[in-house]
Amino acid sequence: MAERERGGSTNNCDHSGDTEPPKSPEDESSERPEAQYTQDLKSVLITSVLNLEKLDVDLYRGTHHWVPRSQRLFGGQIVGQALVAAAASVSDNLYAHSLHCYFVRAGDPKVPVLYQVDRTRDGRSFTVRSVRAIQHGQPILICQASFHMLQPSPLQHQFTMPVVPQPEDLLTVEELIHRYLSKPDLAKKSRQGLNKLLANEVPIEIKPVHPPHFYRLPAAELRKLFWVRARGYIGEGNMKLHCCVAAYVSDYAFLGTALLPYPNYRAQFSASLDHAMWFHNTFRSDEWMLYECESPWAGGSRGLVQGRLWRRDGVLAASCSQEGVLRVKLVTEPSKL
Ligand SMILES: CC(C)(COP(=O)(O)OP(=O)(O)OC[C@H]1O[C@@H](n2cnc3c(N)ncnc32)[C@H](O)[C@@H]1OP(=O)(O)O)[C@@H](O)C(=O)NCCC(=O)NCCSC(=O)CCCC(=O)O
Repeated sequence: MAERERGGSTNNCDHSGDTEPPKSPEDESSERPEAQYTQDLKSVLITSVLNLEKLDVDLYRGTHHWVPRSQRLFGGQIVGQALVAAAASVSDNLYAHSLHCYFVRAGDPKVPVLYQVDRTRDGRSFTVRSVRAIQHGQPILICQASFHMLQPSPLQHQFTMPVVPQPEDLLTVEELIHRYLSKPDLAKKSRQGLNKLLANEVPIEIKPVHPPHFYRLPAAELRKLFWVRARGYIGEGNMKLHCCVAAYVSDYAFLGTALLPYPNYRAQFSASLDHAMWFHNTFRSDEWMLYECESPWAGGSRGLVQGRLWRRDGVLAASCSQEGVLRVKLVTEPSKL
């Protein structure tokens, strides 16, 4: 992480002094004892990735931690950082309720990203910000984020969370990979691929609900389910920050949902074109959330994916949507991953 020479870091990532929204009883999560958190490292997502450097009023610089094998910047990182920049200019009593983004150019992992915030409107209840993520003088992402003050309403409903095994009863992706690697008959190419996956320092933890096929349901349904959380400790108290982390997390392995029914095809070129999110309830992004991803449509070299992030107590935390370009090639050996 670059030293902060000017300006300091984004206020909303400094979670001392931030006001948190009123808590409902179910917010008092007791999932991971605090004693265990103290043994965890602070999440790199807040110490580095989402800790933007302030260059000027409404102008920030972000750096990278994890870069996918595609060698283009991870879309979730750009969205998460854009939301950090947007949230820095809204008051503490406003919370992100939605964002809509287009990825217009591939992000270059060799240089930082600038985030330029336009204060589009400050309303009485709602406030809108537009953010341009810029590299080499050109936008790589355009994002609009809307913030809302908490307003109670008798209208309240949500879908029901799917019934799945609890994270304690499931293995992490890394544990599953070690299992595969311990198989003596594993092909050399697969071993190399799995070792590459292990070397990936993704700052999030994942527990697929349907191993051993990692994410895929047995009958190649158009749906995958996995538990997900930020690696390391973030802590309670800054809902703005948890939304930014969720934005990061929500793009991970999301678009691949559209490839589930096509085990004989592999993506030759895939990239997310847009990403939208709606935040519904308070949550902690460093606690396990169930990510339910489905793909209602694919065609014309594009695929649509939709996702729901559930708190483990069954409260719907956020919904996501994304369309991506998917150019595939036929392969003889279906992927096991
Ligand atoms: C989407 C594009 C590429 C669209 O730009 P474009 O100029 O219209 O590009 P393009 O014509 O689509 O070319 C791109 C590439 O596709 C090739 N192509 C074009 N048409 C065909 C075809 N019919 N068959 C096979 N290949 C085709 C082109 O030759 C281009 O290839 P090239 O880049 O030159 O090697 C661009 O807007 C862009 O790069 N946007 C940014 C997308 C992005 O970076 N999204 C975020 C990262 S993706 C992500 O994070 C997913 C999660 C990863 C994870 O879960 O692990």
